[in-house]
Amino acid sequence: MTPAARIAAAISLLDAIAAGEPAERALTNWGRANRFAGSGDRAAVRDHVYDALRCRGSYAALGGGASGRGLMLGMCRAEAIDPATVFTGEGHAPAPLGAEELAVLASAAPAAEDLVARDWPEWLLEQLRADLGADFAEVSAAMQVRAPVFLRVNLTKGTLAQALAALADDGIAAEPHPLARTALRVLSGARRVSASQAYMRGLVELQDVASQAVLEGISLPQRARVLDYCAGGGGKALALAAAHPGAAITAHDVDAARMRDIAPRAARAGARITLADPGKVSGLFDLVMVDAPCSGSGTWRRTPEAKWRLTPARLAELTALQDEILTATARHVAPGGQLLYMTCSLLAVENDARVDAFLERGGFALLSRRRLSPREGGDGFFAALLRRL
Ligand SMILES: C[S@@+](CC[C@H](N)C(=O)[O-])C[C@H]1O[C@@H](n2cnc3c(N)ncnc32)[C@H](O)[C@@H]1O
Repeated sequence: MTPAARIAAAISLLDAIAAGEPAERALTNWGRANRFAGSGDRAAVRDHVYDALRCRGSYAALGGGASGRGLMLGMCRAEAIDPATVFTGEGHAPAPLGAEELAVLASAAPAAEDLVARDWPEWLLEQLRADLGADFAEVSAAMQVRAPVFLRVNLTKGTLAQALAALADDGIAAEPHPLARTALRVLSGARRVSASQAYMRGLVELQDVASQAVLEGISLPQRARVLDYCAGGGGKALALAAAHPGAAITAHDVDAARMRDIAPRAARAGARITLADPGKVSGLFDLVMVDAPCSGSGTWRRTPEAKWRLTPARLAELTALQDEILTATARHVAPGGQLLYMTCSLLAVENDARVDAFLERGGFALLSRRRLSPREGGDGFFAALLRRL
């Protein structure tokens, strides 16, 4: 496919997504219907679609509207690609530009700070400005670009150097990242990771560097009892198991189906994680981890559709659920034990505000809080470590 044909494909996909089709499903259906497209074409089309979802507001402002054509025109403008070389109508290229589109191109582009702000949901903008303070502009700009892929090296299976060599054997280049001592940032070959030997042997796992940084700061007694109360696919539990091989880790989730990957992942990693049925946790733990359901605003580079789906009502539901989960888990923390509350959100209402409200209810003291944003390289992430009195 020519670069222009890839853009034409992205235009039709973006229109299907705007009409309500989830992005992943639209891409899968497009791949099935266009079997001639090679892996490079698929990757390029996917990147156009995800870039446009991430930068929907700014591309629409630059391209004169949020239709597929408007967004791709906006992308051309943002990336200084001459639209006349793309919108030619030749072969499989998009149709030539109409008079209205040419007028949009001739008009002055909005100021850079205005463009960056348009890529947040409008109703959240003031909240984000207040929460991010002096970091607002830098974080907003970082959230417009594709997120890097990070791996966590499982130090029970090998060193960083061994992981780098094994990845290189499979054509994957990576480098250590200063935020966490287990972290590798993938430089090329990211799409090959899940089929690589290093991954299949459990030497590396996919995990954002911010989560790794938070978890490596946890200290535990020998043979500590640990509960991962919102375990999902087990990313946090597995990281903890690798750092504390003597710990007895129980994973729990309100939705047991979300934990189905834990057993195969733990088998690959050589870790032992016990699964608890939903609502069937008993006993006391030295550490309870609450990786709470949240807006995911810190990960919107990866999941840009979620950013446009979030509503004030859903955010209010989430904060109520976060309070509920904190209350439910507090009784599982042994006296003197730790409670680690985490979200992948940039919003203070899901982070500091929840922790402050919980502390006010008594029985716990704050040990530390950490706020990470893409400025440090990884996803937006929040963690507060509390101690039961
Ligand atoms: C942020 S995700 C967890 C991600 C996971 N810890 C990881 O590292 O891969 C939040 C999880 O909380 C679970 N959850 C939602 N409500 C819950 C509740 N009331 N009790 C326990 N888990 C809940 C969701 O099913 C979801 O899997």
